[in-house]
Amino acid sequence: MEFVATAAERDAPLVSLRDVRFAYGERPVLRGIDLSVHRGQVVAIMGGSGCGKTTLLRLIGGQLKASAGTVEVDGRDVGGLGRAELYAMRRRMGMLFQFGALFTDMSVFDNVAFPLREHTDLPPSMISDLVLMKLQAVGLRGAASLRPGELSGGMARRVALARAVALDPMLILYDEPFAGLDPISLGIIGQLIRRLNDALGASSVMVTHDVHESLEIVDYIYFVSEGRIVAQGTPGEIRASADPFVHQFVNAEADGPVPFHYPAPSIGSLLGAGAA
Ligand SMILES: Nc1ncnc2c1ncn2[C@@H]1O[C@H](COP(=O)(O)OP(=O)(O)OP(=O)(O)O)[C@@H](O)[C@H]1O
Repeated sequence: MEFVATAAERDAPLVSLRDVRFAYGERPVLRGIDLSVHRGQVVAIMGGSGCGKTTLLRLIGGQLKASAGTVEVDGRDVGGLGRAELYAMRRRMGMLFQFGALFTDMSVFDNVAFPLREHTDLPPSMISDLVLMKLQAVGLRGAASLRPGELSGGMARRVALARAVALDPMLILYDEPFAGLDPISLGIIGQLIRRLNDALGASSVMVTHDVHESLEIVDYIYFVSEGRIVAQGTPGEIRASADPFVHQFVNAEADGPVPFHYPAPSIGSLLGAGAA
C-alpha cells in the first residue's frame, strides 16, 4: 500500500523534543528541553562546555534514552523503539562524530563505502558509483585511493561528511563539525553542511561552539545552559538579541552567564580543610 503523508504530517517537525530530562546516574544533565527541527532546516545547538549538547544528539540518535519527556523523530518516539526499529531509524540518520573519526586503516573510498556495505545489498558497481558521487559532492573524488593519514584536517572532515550522507539520510547529526579546523576549511565545511542538507532534502542538527560560522548557514539556533534552553532564534534574531547569554556567545566573552568554573566547593573551604 502506498503511504501518502497528510499535510499535517508534512508540516510536523522532523525532530521534536518535549520536556526532555536526562541524568547520568544521579547527575542531572538535561532539565526539561523543548526543541523542534522542521523539515529542511539546519539547526544549531550551542552552549558552554559540558552543558549537555552531545547528550542531546545522542538522545535524538537513540544511543541514549530520556529519563522523562519525549524525543520524536519523524513522528516516532525514539525512546520507545525496539532494537530492529531503532536500527531502521538509525539507517535514515547520518552522523558526523567529533573530529570525523575516519577508519585509519581504510582508504577514503572504503570509508565512504562502509555504511553502504553495512546497510544495503547493493552490487559493488552501484556502491562504487554512489561513493564517487558523494566524494564528488565534497570535492574529493580524486582522493578516493588515499588513506586518512594522507589528508589535511579539512579534507578528512569532508570525507567524514561524505560518509555521513552516504545513505541519503533524512536527518544528519553533527557533533562539533568545525572543531580544530583552520578558518578556510571551516568556511568550506559550513557551506557543505548547508549544501548537502538542501541537495538531499534532509534536516540537520549541529552541536557547535562556532557561533559566527553557524549564523551564516543555519535557520535556527538554540542556546543551552544548565540543562535548559535559555535562548533561541533565527540568525537575524540572534544577531539583534540583547540577551546576556547570546551576547556572551556572539562576542566570545569569558565572563557572563555561562560559568567558567565547573561546579565545585569554594576554594577557601578546600584550602581550609587541610588546616589543623
Ligand atoms: N557517560 C557519561 N557518564 C557520566 N557523565 C557523563 C557521561 N557523558 C557525559 N557526562 C557528563 O555530562 C555532562 C554533559 O556532557 P556532554 O558531553 O553532553 O556535554 P557537551 O555540552 O557536549 O560538552 P562539550 O561541549 O565540552 O563537548 C558533562 O558534565 C559530562 O561530564
